[in-house]
Amino acid sequence: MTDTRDAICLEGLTKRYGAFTAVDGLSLAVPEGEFLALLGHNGAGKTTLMKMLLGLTRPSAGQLSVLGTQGGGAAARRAVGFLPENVSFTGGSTGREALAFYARLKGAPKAQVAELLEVVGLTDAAAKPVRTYSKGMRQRLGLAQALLGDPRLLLLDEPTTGLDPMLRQAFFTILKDMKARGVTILLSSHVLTELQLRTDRIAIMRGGRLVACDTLHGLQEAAGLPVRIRVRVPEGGAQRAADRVGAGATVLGANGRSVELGVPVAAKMEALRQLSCGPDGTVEDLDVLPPSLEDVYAHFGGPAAPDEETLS
Ligand SMILES: Nc1ncnc2c1ncn2[C@@H]1O[C@H](COP(=O)(O)OP(=O)(O)OP(=O)(O)O)[C@@H](O)[C@H]1O
Repeated sequence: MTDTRDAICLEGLTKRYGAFTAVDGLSLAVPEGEFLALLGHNGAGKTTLMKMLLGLTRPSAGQLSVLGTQGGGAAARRAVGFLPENVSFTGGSTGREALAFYARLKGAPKAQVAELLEVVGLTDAAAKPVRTYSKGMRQRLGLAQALLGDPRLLLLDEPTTGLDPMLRQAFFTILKDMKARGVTILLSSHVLTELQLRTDRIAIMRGGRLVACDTLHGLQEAAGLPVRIRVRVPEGGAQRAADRVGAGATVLGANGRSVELGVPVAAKMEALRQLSCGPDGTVEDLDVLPPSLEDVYAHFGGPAAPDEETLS
């Protein structure tokens, strides 16, 4: 089942806790070098999936291969960097000592400690006790820990929760650099706005199942959500503009000088042609508003129904 170019390959992967199914028949291939976002409501099964990829919990059924190793063996695990949802470091140690500890555990070169402290912007704070670090500093130290040993696969469980916008940006800049080096990234998040322009594909879990996995454009098409086109028209011209677009367009709202049309994604270009080729003055200005990741997520990934939560 494994394609050597897939960093992760899952077939029917399932995890049950007693009668409760946390991950339910999940099949997915993640090519090497891909940046995949993993979305899902609280309890959707994202962390459980990561734990199975790390070999921290055994699947109840199905198959998984990580970096070409069936079952995610020890060799594969050494090539995986993991940033857990709640990072904790032992109390008294400094940032440098904590990272050096993990470097020894992972068998990573000692020189990487200073290098990675620099990458995550903690060089100046390296001698301070971790217990004095802010949440953002701890997250950055956690990322440095995940990057030790030059991993080929990064698993990041809600890594940006609680980070301010500047830190988030810095975080994604580091990830962009990792991706440029061919590292595969699987990142779970609830912060949808930060993902839509940064990831290659988006996987959505709901009640333990994978309900969608595609590019944002593919998800937009699959969801069949309309593109909104906001058109500014001369006084009283709203209906004329709507009529130009014709069949398939829905008038979502209108007043004397503007009209908002809902148009299927596939009909967008034709609608824009129709709107822009009218006589002068029919359309003064327009904005195209594609369905956002929030819209797409609301379509696919709403909370699981109670009966889905209890299926075994
Ligand atoms: N050890 C366990 N024993 C029993 N149930 C568990 C165990 N670990 C997880 N679960 C359940 O499995 C489901 C999936 O949990 P998981 O932590 O994978 O969700 P998640 O998608 O990561 O959620 P969140 O976004 O809140 O972090 C939840 O209903 C959780 O209560």
